[in-house]
Amino acid sequence: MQFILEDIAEAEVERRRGVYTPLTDTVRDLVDAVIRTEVGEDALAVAQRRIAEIVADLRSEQMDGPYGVRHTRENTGMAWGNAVIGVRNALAPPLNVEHVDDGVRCEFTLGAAYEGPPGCVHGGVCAMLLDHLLGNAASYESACYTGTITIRYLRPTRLGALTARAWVTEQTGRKRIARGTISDAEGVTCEAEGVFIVPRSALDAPPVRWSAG
Ligand SMILES: CCCCCCCCCCCC(=O)SCCNC(=O)CCNC(=O)[C@H](O)C(C)(C)COP(=O)(O)OP(=O)(O)OC[C@H]1O[C@@H](n2cnc3c(N)ncnc32)[C@H](O)[C@@H]1OP(=O)(O)O
Repeated sequence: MQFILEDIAEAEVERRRGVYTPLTDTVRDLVDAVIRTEVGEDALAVAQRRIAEIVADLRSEQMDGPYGVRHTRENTGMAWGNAVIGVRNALAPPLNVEHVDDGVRCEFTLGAAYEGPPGCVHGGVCAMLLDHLLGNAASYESACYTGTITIRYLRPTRLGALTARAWVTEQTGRKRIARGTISDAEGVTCEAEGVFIVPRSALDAPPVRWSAG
């Protein structure tokens, strides 16, 4: 497991972000459209063929494995395949995480692709988002890995506009305790507490700004 140095200038990071973001947004839109479409079966068959052609075009030049977790010399994070924040990952909501005084926060919208109970966010999705956010809050000096995380679902989280926060409550050596919440307009829907650990191997790694995907 290694982070990868992507030796490019910050302006080039932004240029590439500008190239990939509209593509990923459109694929995200495609996922939502497939879930909610009511067109006839002939139109579905045509759509499937056209999408398969696009997949073949994209596959004509591919990297061997996953994108990896990259960073620039200035330590800007490029976790662009990441399941929660990845700029190139249409499965990511994505979360645009901002640093605040006591930790991290983000506002986001979850649509039909994240449904579990009727009209509500899947519990595993809430857990994934909170895992990432707590880990992000805990990764202020070096990247941390989740050791243990507990989620308490206080009431169903309805699909739609949501806010999440995470902060660190305790640090002992390589171990941090972090807490966090997801809220809708009426207040907190679920909360998490976790133990996050800086692996021995990462102790000398430089701090990386991960918020920007
Ligand atoms: C990505 C880009 C964006 C990055 C932005 C940042 C967000 C990242 C968030 C992503 C979160 C993830 O998905 S991370 C992926 C999911 N997690 C993993 O795959 C982790 C797999 N497990 C491991 O690699 C390892 O077991 C570690 C690193 C967790 C621990 O190994 P270690 O470093 O050898 O730890 P060790 O010396 O034994 O113990 C150190 C201290 O931690 C405690 N400890 C050890 N394991 C655990 C545990 N599972 N739960 C609780 N506590 C534990 C010990 O009791 C000890 O406490 P004491 O005696 O000192 O008190």
